[in-house]
Amino acid sequence: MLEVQGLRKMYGKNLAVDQVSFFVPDGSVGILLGPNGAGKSTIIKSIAGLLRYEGMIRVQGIPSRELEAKRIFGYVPEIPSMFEALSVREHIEYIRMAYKSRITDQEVERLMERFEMTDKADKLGNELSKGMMQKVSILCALAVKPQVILFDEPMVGLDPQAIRELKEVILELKSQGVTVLISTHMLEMVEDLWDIMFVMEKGHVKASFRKEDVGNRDLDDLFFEVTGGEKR
Ligand SMILES: Nc1ncnc2c1ncn2[C@@H]1O[C@H](COP(=O)(O)OP(=O)(O)OP(=O)(O)O)[C@@H](O)[C@H]1O
Repeated sequence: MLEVQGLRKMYGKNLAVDQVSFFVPDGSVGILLGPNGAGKSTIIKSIAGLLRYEGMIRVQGIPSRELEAKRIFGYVPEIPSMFEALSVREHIEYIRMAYKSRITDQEVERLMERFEMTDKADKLGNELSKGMMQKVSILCALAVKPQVILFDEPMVGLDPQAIRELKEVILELKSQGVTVLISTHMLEMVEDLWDIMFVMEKGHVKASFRKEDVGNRDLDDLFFEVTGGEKR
């Protein structure tokens, strides 16, 4: 489970996120949805421990700044960053060791295959395309065997095959009871994945929806109703 309470983040004098609170239960996929600049990445980075913030964030009930919490969550950033001199396989091994992960060799091989990285295993970080870096980033977050996983705009830069695999992986994580939080401004990427949606605008959560309450209503319509924009 992931719990965010009264999160507030200023960049200098700019208030980027103001009094944001939400909860994503075990085995659920939460979506932070909102236009550019709404504050989605700021929330994800705060949860991941990359920013100073006011408020309380708990991962499986543990304050997110504690090592015990960091051990059980995975994070896929919006912009992947690689160790230039480590190969794809070494990136994954590094994470396995650092997190003392329970992932097996077989599971690692299977993930590499699914994301078509087996034949790229020996390529170095600085020899990868942007999409390949994104895949390594995803593989590293999965190698943690996290109980909570954060994805910041995960589909951007991925090819259709990788998008399909990633969606399947997310559904598998969910069925294993993992808590997933995805930030995106692209509704169509998450419509078959989500359980709870938090619609953000200008640093606030303007509305939240649970899938079972929304039924067959068009997600675009809901989004534009909340944000006051017009559907094109
Ligand atoms: N490092 C920073 N320094 C100063 N202001 C920042 C910084 N990062 C983000 N901001 C500001 O904080 C606000 C929220 O930005 P954030 O990146 O969280 O939005 P977002 O919803 O993730 O947007 P996008 O969809 O474009 O990634 C914006 O007004 C942005 O200009």
